Amino acid sequence: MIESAAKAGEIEIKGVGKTYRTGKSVFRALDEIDLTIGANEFVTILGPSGCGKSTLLRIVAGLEEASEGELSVDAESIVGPGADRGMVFQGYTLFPWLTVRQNIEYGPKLRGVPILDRRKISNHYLRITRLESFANHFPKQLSGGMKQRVAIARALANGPKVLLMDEPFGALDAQTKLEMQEALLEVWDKEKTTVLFITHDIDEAIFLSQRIVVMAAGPGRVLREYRVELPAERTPEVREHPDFMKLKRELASLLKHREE
Ligand SMILES: Nc1ncnc2c1ncn2[C@@H]1O[C@H](COP(=O)(O)OP(=O)(O)OP(=O)(O)O)[C@@H](O)[C@H]1O
Repeated sequence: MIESAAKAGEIEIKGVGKTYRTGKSVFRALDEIDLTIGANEFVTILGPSGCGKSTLLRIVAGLEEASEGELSVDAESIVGPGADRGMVFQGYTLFPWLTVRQNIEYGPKLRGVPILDRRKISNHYLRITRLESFANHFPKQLSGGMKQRVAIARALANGPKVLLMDEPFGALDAQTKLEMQEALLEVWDKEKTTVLFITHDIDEAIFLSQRIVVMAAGPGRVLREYRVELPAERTPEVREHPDFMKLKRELASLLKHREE
């Protein structure tokens, strides 16, 4: 892990609401969201399309402002984007004109990190995302899964306390998605960042998380929270575990009833 000494990453969301006003129309996207995500915790927000998952994540990222409420990371108010929070989106957001290594070093370079230290950082993240042999490739030469590995490495290269992930594997085929989920848990285990992950895939939420927050729409709000009581080491067999199946049924039923 790099820059580990300063890491913690507790996110506090208190009474957060969001109202969009366009012309004469007013839309309440989020209402009274209260959530605390512990340092190094892996929390997934699960919910139907339009319940405000992305809006909430963008507010935590500092890319959008809440209409009311308070947000902080380690008791420091969120007032805009910051290096303490790294983001990974569904769409591939790599710079196509830069190599994998240059993409990873981009943030540190902007922050004025000297070349030798930048090299150390990129070597570390190339290694933990298993991309060492692709360091000099350009994004267009990579598969979708590899591009998302680079996106994760690039976000981590800034030493964030918190990783905010908005359906990062949503565009990948089923097999690659499973591989990426395992890869992400491996990285999370090594890096000890807090992860706030968005998905509408129930299996993905259970496999990855320690806690699942289910949101409902109209207006977007927290419906229920579940602690995932599965072995800490999430091998593929975990998907066959009776507790996995039980939670999957419960979540499917909750989400289905909300849609009826
Ligand atoms: N800039 C905006 N102006 C007006 N309404 C918006 C804006 N951004 C989002 N919304 C509305 O807020 C609601 C929540 O959107 P959001 O993208 O957060 O949902 P989501 O749960 O992430 O959905 P999905 O799973 O489909 O990505 C939606 O009804 C959306 O139309």
